[in-house]
Amino acid sequence: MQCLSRAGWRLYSALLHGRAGHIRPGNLCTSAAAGRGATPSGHDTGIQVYNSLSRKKEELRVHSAAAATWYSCGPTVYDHAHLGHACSYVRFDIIRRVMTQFFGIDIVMVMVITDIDDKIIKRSKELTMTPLSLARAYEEEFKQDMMALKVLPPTIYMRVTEHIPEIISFIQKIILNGHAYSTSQGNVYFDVQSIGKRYGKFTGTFSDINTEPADSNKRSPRDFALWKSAKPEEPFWVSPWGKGRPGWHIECSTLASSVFGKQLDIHTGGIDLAFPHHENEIAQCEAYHQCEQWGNYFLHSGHLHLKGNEEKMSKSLKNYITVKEYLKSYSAEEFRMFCLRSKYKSAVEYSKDSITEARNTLKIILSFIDDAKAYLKGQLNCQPIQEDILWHSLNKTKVNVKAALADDFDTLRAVDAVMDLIHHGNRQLKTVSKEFQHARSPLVYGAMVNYIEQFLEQLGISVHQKQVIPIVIIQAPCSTHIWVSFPPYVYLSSTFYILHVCLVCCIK
Ligand SMILES: Nc1ncnc2c1ncn2[C@@H]1O[C@H](COP(=O)(O)OP(=O)(O)OP(=O)(O)O)[C@@H](O)[C@H]1O
Ligand SMILES: [Zn+2]
Repeated sequence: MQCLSRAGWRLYSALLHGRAGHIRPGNLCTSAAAGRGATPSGHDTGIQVYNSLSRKKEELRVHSAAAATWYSCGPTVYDHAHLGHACSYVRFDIIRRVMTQFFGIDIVMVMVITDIDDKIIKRSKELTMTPLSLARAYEEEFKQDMMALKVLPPTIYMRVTEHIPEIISFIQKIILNGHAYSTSQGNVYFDVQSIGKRYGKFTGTFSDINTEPADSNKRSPRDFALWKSAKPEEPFWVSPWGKGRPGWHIECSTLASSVFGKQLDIHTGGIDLAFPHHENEIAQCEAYHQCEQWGNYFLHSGHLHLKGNEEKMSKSLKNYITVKEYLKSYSAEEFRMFCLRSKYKSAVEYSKDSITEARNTLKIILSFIDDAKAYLKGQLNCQPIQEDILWHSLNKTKVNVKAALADDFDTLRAVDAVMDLIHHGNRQLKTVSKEFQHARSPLVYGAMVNYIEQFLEQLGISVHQKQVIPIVIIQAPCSTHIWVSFPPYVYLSSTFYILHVCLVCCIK
């Protein structure tokens, strides 16, 4: 994947996210205005979403009311998952949960694992492993890391190497439709010129960037590889064009189409994937399906980078913190709060300060929940509560949270609304002397706790988790008689051991 400087990404991101008003018109090429064609029809989800295709916020309409289709580009598995990946996948996990939990939209999600690629081959040589065993090891690690971060798995994962025949057929049809050609070197290229101004949906500024290695038989520098002939000692599959392997972009087009056909509601990935990867995916799919518009909504998440670092966190730049390293010092909940406290499209700086801020936000929320529960139990004695203020604040928060989430998944605004509710709640939870008992208002505090806990749970932050203590049952040596568990339980290093005692043996 090509690397642009942060200034480059800012410009690119501004172009894609419709904030390019300050950019001189001369910087935009004509094809950049091509954007996308038809506004999708179908079931209105009630959500406004920023679509990179149209470069504006629009109603999110999905093809079927029964379930939305979502294709997510997965990782290229040749190294550890880092916080950049975590940020992209946690942000989209939050969006997925918002859609299902707050708006009742079922989602069928497909994610492809790129398990064959130049970088995988290079790394496997360095480590003297086969490319496939390297890829399997890092794929497993990626899945475990995502699980540790509470990212819901997609409905299905698909591996590129398990679908090579479909990819070959897909390429053949694109050639047949007149949009690709093979060369004497055994490569197949997409003929960008054959689709005219339809190429350049995401950006024109970078449309001349070409990362493909030179091939003297390539018709135009903009053409990109669908099939790459194998170099000596590289893994290969036999194809009509000789021994080789698929290019990166064709994997996603083929596998997304093999599940969802020519209609896709949502497509996601980090902003670096918009061009050329998503541009090329679209070109291939529309050339294959001969359709006007394959994917309706492209959502791109902003980059995570380390404070003071110009570049995005990346495997190839070796400027990363792995998910495992991160989890030694902080929790999955804290990272999720870190993500919630920014808009998914924005670039975000990771630093000790920014993750500590997320930790503190969570502490404030949990401490309010503890205090409100103590109040409910009668352990906190306060002045009479002005209930009407709290009921009003709670109802307003519910409305504001839903409105914020419906507005391009504005989690930052939603969290602010909840923090405002907590602020109101805390103002009245002031302990007074125990002797004098005031009238109590458990209902309103109970309702606030319910709402806040539900809000967090729906976004993937488990409030109850810290109370879960592993329990180990130890059995005494008797196996013939009836056993009863016997308090007091033994508590050792955050584990409860329940002693089971046999009454018959005890009496004897
Ligand atoms: N620093 C980052 N911030 C946000 N998203 C990221 C970051 N790095 C990678 N991603 C996203 O994670 C997904 C998987 O990316 P990929 O496996 O290509 O990782 P990478 O670290 O960028 O790799 P490479 O260094 O080889 O370019 C993509 O959607 C990508 O946009
Ligand atoms: Zn992809």
